[in-house]
Amino acid sequence: MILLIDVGNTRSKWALTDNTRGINWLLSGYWDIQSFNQKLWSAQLNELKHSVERDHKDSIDTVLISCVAGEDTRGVLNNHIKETLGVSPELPQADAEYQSQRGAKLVNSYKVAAALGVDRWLAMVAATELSIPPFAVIDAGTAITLDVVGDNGEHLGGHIIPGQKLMQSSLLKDTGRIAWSAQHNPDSKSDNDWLATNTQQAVEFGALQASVGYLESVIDKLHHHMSLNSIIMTGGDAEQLCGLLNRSIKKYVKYQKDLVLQGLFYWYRTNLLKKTADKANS
Ligand SMILES: Nc1ncnc2c1ncn2[C@@H]1O[C@H](COP(=O)(O)OP(=O)(O)O)[C@@H](O)[C@H]1O
Ligand SMILES: CC(C)(COP(=O)(O)O)[C@@H](O)C(=O)NCCC(=O)O
Ligand SMILES: [K+]
Repeated sequence: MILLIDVGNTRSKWALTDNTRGINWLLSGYWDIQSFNQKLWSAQLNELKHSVERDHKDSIDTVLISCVAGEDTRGVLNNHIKETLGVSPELPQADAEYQSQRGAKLVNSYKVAAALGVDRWLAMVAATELSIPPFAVIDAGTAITLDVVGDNGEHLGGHIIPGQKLMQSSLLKDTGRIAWSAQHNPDSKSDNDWLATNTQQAVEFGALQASVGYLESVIDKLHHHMSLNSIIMTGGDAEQLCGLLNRSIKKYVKYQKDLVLQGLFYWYRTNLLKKTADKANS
């Protein structure tokens, strides 16, 4: 059984599959990363281990992790999975190049390939398997990232902007009065859902509007520059943001629930096939 985990800066999304033929999750879910501690992870991993043994008469023998949390978390995670499941996890980084099963190429534009967030890379890997370039990938999580891939699979580049929570927390942290006002006027609700008459919602609605404005303008700009085949959106805030886009922009955007986990699956399958072919040729 293969366990795939996507450790973001807010949550860890996971999925279990028993084969490499195609995307077919047997179980999937998420854990809160803010409460990252050995005990909690032990409990969750043990629960997963037992349900695989009990319900599927199988065991977890392969663990793959996409991790953009800090180096310490990578190390702790590595040791912890080894202890709990008895498996050494694989934690890929962004590669210089990827080739899809159809032979389509994806080429990293960063001089130092591994400096590109592995979640961004894996989301593009999945998009390379699922669609034909040129395409764009938007991941609305802790940060909102945009990545654009040209005709020949070349990564043309992208953006990183703060996501909903980060926009709001930076205002609370770096101003003198916002936190105070938010605390001292807590129960008043605004009459509508986009213009606020209290601090808390002024910050919340502002962050949403900023993200929607960014997405509409960047998608519009992309369409002026190139004729994209698809724009794929993923991440914890993607559905909400998609729903707020104006209709002429929304029609271009496809939502995919767990693009990074899908990318991790394709990355693993491609590397497994390569290893098997190399072995056969040696
Ligand atoms: N059950 C949930 N727990 C936490 N965040 C959630 C949940 N459902 C939706 N979200 C939204 O998803 C965002 C995190 O998205 P996600 O893609 O998981 O981020 P990351 O990959 O950076 O950890 C949060 O900022 C929050 O607004
Ligand atoms: C941009 C990110 C913080 C996004 O992380 P997330 O929102 O998924 O938690 C992550 O992809 C990252 O740390 N990237 C490294 C820098 C880069 O991609 O240029
Ligand atoms: K993201």
